[in-house]
Amino acid sequence: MNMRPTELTTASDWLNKPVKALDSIAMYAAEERQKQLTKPAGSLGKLEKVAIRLAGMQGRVFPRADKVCIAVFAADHGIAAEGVSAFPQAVTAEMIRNFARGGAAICVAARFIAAPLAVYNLGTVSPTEGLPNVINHQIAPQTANFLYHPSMTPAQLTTAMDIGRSAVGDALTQQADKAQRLDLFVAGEMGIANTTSATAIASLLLSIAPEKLAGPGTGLDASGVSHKAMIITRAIEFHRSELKGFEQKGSIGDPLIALQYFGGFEIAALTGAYLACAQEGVTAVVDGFICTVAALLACRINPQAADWLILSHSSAEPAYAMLLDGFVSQPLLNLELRLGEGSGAAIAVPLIRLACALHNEMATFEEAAVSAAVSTIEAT
Ligand SMILES: O=C(O)c1ccc[n+]([C@@H]2O[C@H](COP(=O)([O-])O)[C@@H](O)[C@H]2O)c1
Ligand SMILES: Cc1cc2nc[nH]c2cc1C
Repeated sequence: MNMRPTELTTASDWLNKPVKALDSIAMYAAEERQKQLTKPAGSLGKLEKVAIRLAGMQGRVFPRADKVCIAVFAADHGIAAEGVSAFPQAVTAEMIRNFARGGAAICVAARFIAAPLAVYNLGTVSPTEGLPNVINHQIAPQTANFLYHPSMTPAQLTTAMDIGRSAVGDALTQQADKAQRLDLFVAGEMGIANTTSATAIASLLLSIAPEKLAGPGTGLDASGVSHKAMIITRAIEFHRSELKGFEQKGSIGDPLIALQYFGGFEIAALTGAYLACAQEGVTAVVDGFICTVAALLACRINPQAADWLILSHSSAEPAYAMLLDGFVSQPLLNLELRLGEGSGAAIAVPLIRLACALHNEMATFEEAAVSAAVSTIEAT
């Protein structure tokens, strides 16, 4: 028997903790500084906006993006049994071993930006004990197949979200130099079939039919994508009586129910991590499609969480663009990435650092003795 979400939220009281408010004075001062830098106003586009937002998050006019921690959440999915991925389920654990050996894209990106990488295995069919930098939790070998069962029990959902939260705590406490604040938390995921899970959740949150959202993930062909959409449609129909409030646009359904019925352990951990970041006042850099669905869940649980999220890049997964309403800012990059692992978020870090450097180090019109724009030119 499934417990209702109200019992679940009671179990994880921290979900209801308020999100830290942005420092509006620092943000205003950063906005004023941008206007004084030697360039036409707005000409550095999203780089200006990200520096101003970071100023608000960090409570200082001169923000930084030096200290970065990366956490990758990995888990297996029961829905993989329905043939919804181009790759076999064994790849999840195999890639965790690759993360531990330093051979995955996220490992290279982590070294490139000098950020520590922690991998959290929340449950894989093949265990991954004794690997360096891999923290094993093994909630279950995999989620239940959501075509026939809710993916998780309420207790498993609570555990997975708590692990995401504690990963943020780990990142805050593990810093070698405690005096230096954590500037950015990069979260990633690994889980064969997790685009099916994320698409099902997106379908509920956005009230958009699965056939309009399903995409290739790791590389399905057109018939594979149709099969994936059909599986999601059947699963939503199967659980329909438990999915109150998701029937139409502007849905008021409980995001925790969507997560419990269709989520993966790693998606729940990501959702918990984004909420914890917002509560602790840590900027989270959001990766691709799966991470952005988790970020959307976090924002449905607490809309103020959006203040603490930087969307790093537009995933090539076709449904990505449909997730974007409701976020404070739009993705920084479009590199046609669809890898996951937190790779796109880590790739965006040097750009965020550059946005801070431009904001902090450019000369003002006054300092450089450059004439500022005349405020208005009267029409003749
Ligand atoms: O982040 C993305 O935008 C993204 C888009 C497509 C696939 N992925 C990755 O690919 C895996 C899921 O793909 P699939 O086809 O098995 O559902 C999972 O490990 C994700 O990290 C990630
Ligand atoms: C090889 C491989 C690497 C990945 N990294 C994230 N998702 C992935 C999926 C596959 C298949």
